[in-house]
Amino acid sequence: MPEKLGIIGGGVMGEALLSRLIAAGIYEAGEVVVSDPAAERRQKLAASYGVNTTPDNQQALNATETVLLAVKPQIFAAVAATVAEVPGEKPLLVSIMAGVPLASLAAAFPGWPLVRAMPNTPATVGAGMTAIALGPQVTPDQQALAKQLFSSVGEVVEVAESLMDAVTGLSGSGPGYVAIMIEALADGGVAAGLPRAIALQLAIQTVKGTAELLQTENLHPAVLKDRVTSPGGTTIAGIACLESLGLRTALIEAVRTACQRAKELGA
Ligand SMILES: NC(=O)C1=CN([C@@H]2O[C@H](COP(=O)(O)OP(=O)(O)OC[C@H]3O[C@@H](n4cnc5c(N)ncnc54)[C@H](O)[C@@H]3O)[C@@H](O)[C@H]2O)C=CC1
Ligand SMILES: O=C(O)[C@@H]1CCC=N1
Repeated sequence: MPEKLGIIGGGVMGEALLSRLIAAGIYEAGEVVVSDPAAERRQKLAASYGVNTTPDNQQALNATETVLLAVKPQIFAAVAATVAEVPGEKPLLVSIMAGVPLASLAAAFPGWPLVRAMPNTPATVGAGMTAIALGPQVTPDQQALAKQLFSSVGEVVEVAESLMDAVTGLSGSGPGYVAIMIEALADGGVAAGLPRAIALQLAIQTVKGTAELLQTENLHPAVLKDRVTSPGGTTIAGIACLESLGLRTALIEAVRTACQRAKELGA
């Protein structure tokens, strides 16, 4: 019997989504097939989640409900060239590839209902942020299904496709920026005399707690910044240092440059 969900590419993101979809009970293990040429990935996913695995992408494409395309954008054309048309009703094809536009997906999978999505790695722990853009063939039921898939790994927003590269530069790549910020904060703590393990704990919880406070109280970041800064105190001294070294500009330029890179990957 054909599986309901096919995943093409069982790497970091394929596994992150797979693990949460199984844990949330959205799919039974036996309803999922993952295709990946790497034998060790297939063995790992079969052993960890009990899903079916195959080196043959066509088998994943034959899934009846949804196909998740989770390969690198650089090999999309090669993957598309090796698969054949699926007879009968087409499943929903959801691509998480950075940069690859709906038009390119439609050229490779003509007539298929298509969703372009950009999740991020915190999906692994159910704290992801995903933006989705819908292709023209997507039915309301498939729109709801796409939202349900990504709701199982965190928050979901729907955006116009023209915004997907910007999403990629911000929330898609953002965990990399935040990880560096946390590492640097911990380095600062070590420079100031803290043991490494304590410095890292302080840095992680400070970033997590600040994000939670902003979200829970729906605070503008500037309001929270003003709350922390005592006149003539420590925080304003630290902020003055960040401003003089250009942290804001560096982050703005990081998002813009990553957005531009997404456009290049999809060209
Ligand atoms: N890592 C991240 O933070 C995010 C990645 N993405 C997107 O997700 C996609 C996958 O990224 P990762 O999971 O990080 O990469 P990855 O390298 O961890 O996973 C890719 C998987 O594809 C497999 N693969 C290679 N050739 C294949 C083929 N011909 N057919 C089927 N599978 C094949 C590889 O063996 C590997 O397991 C990329 O398009 C990326 O842009 C999207 C959001 C976040
Ligand atoms: O670095 C990348 O290209 C992928 C897309 C977003 C996060 N990682």
